[in-house]
Amino acid sequence: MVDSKPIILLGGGGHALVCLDLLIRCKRQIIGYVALTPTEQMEKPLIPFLGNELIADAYPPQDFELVNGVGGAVGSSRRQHLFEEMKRQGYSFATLIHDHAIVADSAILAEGVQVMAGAVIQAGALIGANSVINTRASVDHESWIGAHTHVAPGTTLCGGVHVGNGVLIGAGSTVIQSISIGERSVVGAGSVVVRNVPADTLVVGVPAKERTR
Ligand SMILES: CC(=O)SCCNC(=O)CCNC(=O)[C@H](O)C(C)(C)COP(=O)(O)OP(=O)(O)OC[C@H]1O[C@@H](n2cnc3c(N)ncnc32)[C@H](O)[C@@H]1OP(=O)(O)O
Repeated sequence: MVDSKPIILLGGGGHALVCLDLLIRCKRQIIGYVALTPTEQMEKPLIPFLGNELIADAYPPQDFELVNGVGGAVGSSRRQHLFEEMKRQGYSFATLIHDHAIVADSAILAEGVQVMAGAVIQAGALIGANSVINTRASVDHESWIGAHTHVAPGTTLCGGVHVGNGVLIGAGSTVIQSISIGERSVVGAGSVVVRNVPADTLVVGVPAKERTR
């Protein structure tokens, strides 16, 4: 979409690098990145470093779109806080879909959702703001994913799964059909979730069981 607003990338680490590739594939104009310090990851594609904060006078909210390049790590709400703070300042976030992802026409993606390479989002799915559907993850029919949730690489969510806000579904896990996962919970990598998971709970294993954090 060459006629859309130029992009400023927030963050300079691994997730930002993946977002950068996504932006290039989406043919978006990239102004530069904002991070605490210049990073190695951004040297090779040579993206301009804009400083450690976004100056609204130089980059007014109405003229630019943002991309959240901070990853959704376990136990960190940095990604969510950044999104909320920049929204408060009047900025909007680009919703990005990799050209090798498959998204059903009837799926709905909210602002700032990032759908990475090889991901599949099926009919009737709903993905909340600022969530990441990472590499090769699949979200099946009529599943609802909350805001600020990270569906990590290789994860399979079967039909009608409901996931709250701020959840991490760890890499390679499977959630069987019609399961609910409460907000801020974590599903450990490689788990198979066969029972509902309450909010603020860590589950791991096959079948997934609660573990104290
Ligand atoms: C592109 C990207 O990189 S996206 C990144 C995606 N990342 C992920 O999906 C990672 C998800 N995180 C995990 O799975 C983590 O291991 C967590 C959150 C489940 C647990 O992390 P921690 O609390 O630090 O656990 P820690 O490593 O100390 O291990 C504690 C115990 O749990 C076990 N354990 C840890 N993770 C798992 C897991 N996924 N399944 C089963 N057991 C596990 C460990 O073997 C250890 O057992 P032990 O005490 O018998 O030795």
